[in-house]
Amino acid sequence: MPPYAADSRPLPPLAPGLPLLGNALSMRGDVQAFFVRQYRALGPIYRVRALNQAFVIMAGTEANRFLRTRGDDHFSTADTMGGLDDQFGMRVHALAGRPHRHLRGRLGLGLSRELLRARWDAFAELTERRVTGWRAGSTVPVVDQCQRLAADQLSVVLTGTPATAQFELLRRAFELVLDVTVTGKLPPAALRLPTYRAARRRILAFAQAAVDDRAAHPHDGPPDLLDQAVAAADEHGRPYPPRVRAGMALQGYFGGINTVAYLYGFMLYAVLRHPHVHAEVLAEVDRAGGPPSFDTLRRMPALHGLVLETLRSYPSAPASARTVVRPFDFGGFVVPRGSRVLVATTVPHHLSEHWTDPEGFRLDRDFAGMRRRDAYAPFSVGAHTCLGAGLTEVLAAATMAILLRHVRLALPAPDHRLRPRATPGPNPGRLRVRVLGPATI
Ligand code: HEM
Repeated sequence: MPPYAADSRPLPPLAPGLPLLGNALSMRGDVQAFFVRQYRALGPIYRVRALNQAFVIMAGTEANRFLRTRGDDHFSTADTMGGLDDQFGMRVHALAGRPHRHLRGRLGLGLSRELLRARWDAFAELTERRVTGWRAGSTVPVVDQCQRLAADQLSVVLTGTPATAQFELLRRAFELVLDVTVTGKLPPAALRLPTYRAARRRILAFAQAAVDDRAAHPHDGPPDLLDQAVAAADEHGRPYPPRVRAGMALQGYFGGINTVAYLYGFMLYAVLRHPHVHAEVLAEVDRAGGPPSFDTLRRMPALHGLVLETLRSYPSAPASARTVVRPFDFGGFVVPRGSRVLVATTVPHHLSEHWTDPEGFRLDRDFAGMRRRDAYAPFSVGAHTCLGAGLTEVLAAATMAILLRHVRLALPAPDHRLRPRATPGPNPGRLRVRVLGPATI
């Protein structure tokens, strides 16, 4: 007999899993493939277990539409994302309603893609220096190198200076906090470890010092993330507390070390795994006839397609985590108040009812149209949609253009198969690429 909700209607079907572990192993590996498989087997709503955690998974275009149009009425992010606020003052993720819209507006001003235009030279110099530092004959650990690159790039673009010295500290603490508070893969006790607590204190002090320093030394350039943090006042005109300003300043590192770095890693894999894609993108970069600029990027559809198709094929943030605050019916089942829900927003990316040849890698798809139909959602949908999406898309195209102009890389074998890991978010795992030498374009 199926289990029942409080009002005696059956709960959504449970995904088959191992005793005790439940679906934990699948959710630590290729979690996107797992969500898609279960969607096929069980339908648009099902339950999963991972160790002592239980989640309702909602998936498909109807689930995305629900999150987009009714998410505010039925879901809260206070529990699922509140840890980011508690630990690092990253409050925007956990708020709702007017306070959320207000802080989102302030933060969004500091994450504009125009900042990349303003700091293009520093960004391009940093990226070029990093990738030309990969020595011919060596192998590059993709995730590690992409994390270092993306964290420094975002630091330069959003604050004006790199944060190389803070990298290890930031990476360790952010990975742990995500695994504890958002994905639930580690127990809350991990946040009491003395090494983590010391790291957290140093990170908050670093961010606070950056905000204070900017307040003391205004600059002439366009206002960046630090300027927004200095000036930010809440919806009543009161300055946000120092922790929230520090949290604003940290957003770029958080995105860089996780999702952006994973996107770069997956892009590298995709371009090297698909020779026709490699050739098309290289030809486009070559035709630009010199180092790319912020403006020439706009005229590079293949490069842009590479970014969007990578986000489709290998989404680095495949679900939005929520708690149900008002019960609702979905797909014929009731979802009770208090349920922890993952809206697996990127499941439609791999469904043949929406995409021709979803397992193929093609640059010329109608991404905008599919976004409108809720079938393309690499940055989620609804009130908490990614604030860094626009910046990410240009940053990723620019990074790939610079990389391909300077260095030739290869997979360990031409038919190398990726083994994605989801710790904390889906990433290319232990992938390494071989450095063949300088590029010839
Ligand atoms: C490949 C890159 C990225 C991906 C795939 C991604 C994905 C996402 C997703 C799925 C969400 C929604 C989470 C939810 O529904 O709870 C989100 C939110 C957010 N992202 Fe990103 N992100 C990326 C890069 C960035 C970057 C570079 C930044 C900042 C520099 C950033 C800042 C934010 C912020 C501030 C939010 C919270 C918005 C809110 O709660 O209103 N993201 N991101």
